[in-house]
Amino acid sequence: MKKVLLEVKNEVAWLTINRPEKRNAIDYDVMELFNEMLTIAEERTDVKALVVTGNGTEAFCSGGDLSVFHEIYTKVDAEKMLNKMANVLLRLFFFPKPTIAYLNGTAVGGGCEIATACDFRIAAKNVKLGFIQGKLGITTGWGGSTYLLERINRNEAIQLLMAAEVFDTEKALRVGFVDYIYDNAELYNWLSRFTKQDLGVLLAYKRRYSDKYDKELIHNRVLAEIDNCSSLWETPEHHDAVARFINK
Ligand SMILES: CC[C@H](C(=O)O)C(=O)SCCNC(=O)CCNC(=O)[C@H](O)C(C)(C)COP(=O)(O)OP(=O)(O)OC[C@H]1O[C@@H](n2cnc3c(N)ncnc32)[C@H](O)[C@@H]1OP(=O)(O)O
Repeated sequence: MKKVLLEVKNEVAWLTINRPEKRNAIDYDVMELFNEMLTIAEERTDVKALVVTGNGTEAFCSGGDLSVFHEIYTKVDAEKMLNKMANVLLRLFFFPKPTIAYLNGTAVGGGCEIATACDFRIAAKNVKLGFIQGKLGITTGWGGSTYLLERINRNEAIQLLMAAEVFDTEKALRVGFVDYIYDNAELYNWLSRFTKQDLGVLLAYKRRYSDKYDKELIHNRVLAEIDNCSSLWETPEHHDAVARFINK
């Protein structure tokens, strides 16, 4: 079964991370397929918006696949992995069509980073969220803190990052991390208000939306984030925390 699925329904491309047995954790295959699906969604003229979601009802995405990435020890090797997914999320952040993270379930760690790279975050009820990287002795490393500081109030953003806590949809709504709490039908109705316009209209407004950002500046901030994360990656605190999860 493919680890990432892409389906176009009602002029909306649904990119689904398809590893429910691992709470939709991200490994190298997912990174490659995610990028390939972005290309398809970008190039298809019958696609007016992109929804990123997770398969199943348990999780949107549980972040990096610890059973794979726990073998990464050095800063140099960590940078290689982090850059791979950071480049995918930078592309998602500047995607030319409206992007929506549909939080169908738990989103933690890099899962929250993927959601933050999307223009909108819409959650199902009772979803748990958390930038929990700090509990593993690292920071975000795929661009998540760079994007979070652009998406919500900076003081709310830095608290979510430093606390590394799991929080609920009510708090996410309150701090502006989640835009709406919708079920599938409500999401479809909300999306249809936009997809009834011509693609050219949506492309033009998304250019205005993205024009706010200096792409080189954002990229440099992501590179600084990767430098922070990869330096912390080498610490015993990080390796011990990951080992505790692997050996749980
Ligand atoms: C730059 C990004 C950064 C990085 O890549 O390093 C990160 O993303 S750091 C954060 C990495 N993610 C985590 O630390 C989350 C770990 N997972 C959990 O905390 C829980 O699994 C949770 C809350 C997501 C779901 O809990 P639940 O009780 O519903 O499920 P289980 O814990 O029993 O997990 C089921 C099954 O999935 C495997 N699993 C879950 N998450 C991961 C993961 N991130 N990597 C690898 N495998 C994962 C878990 O081991 C279980 O497998 P099983 O074989 O059934 O034991």
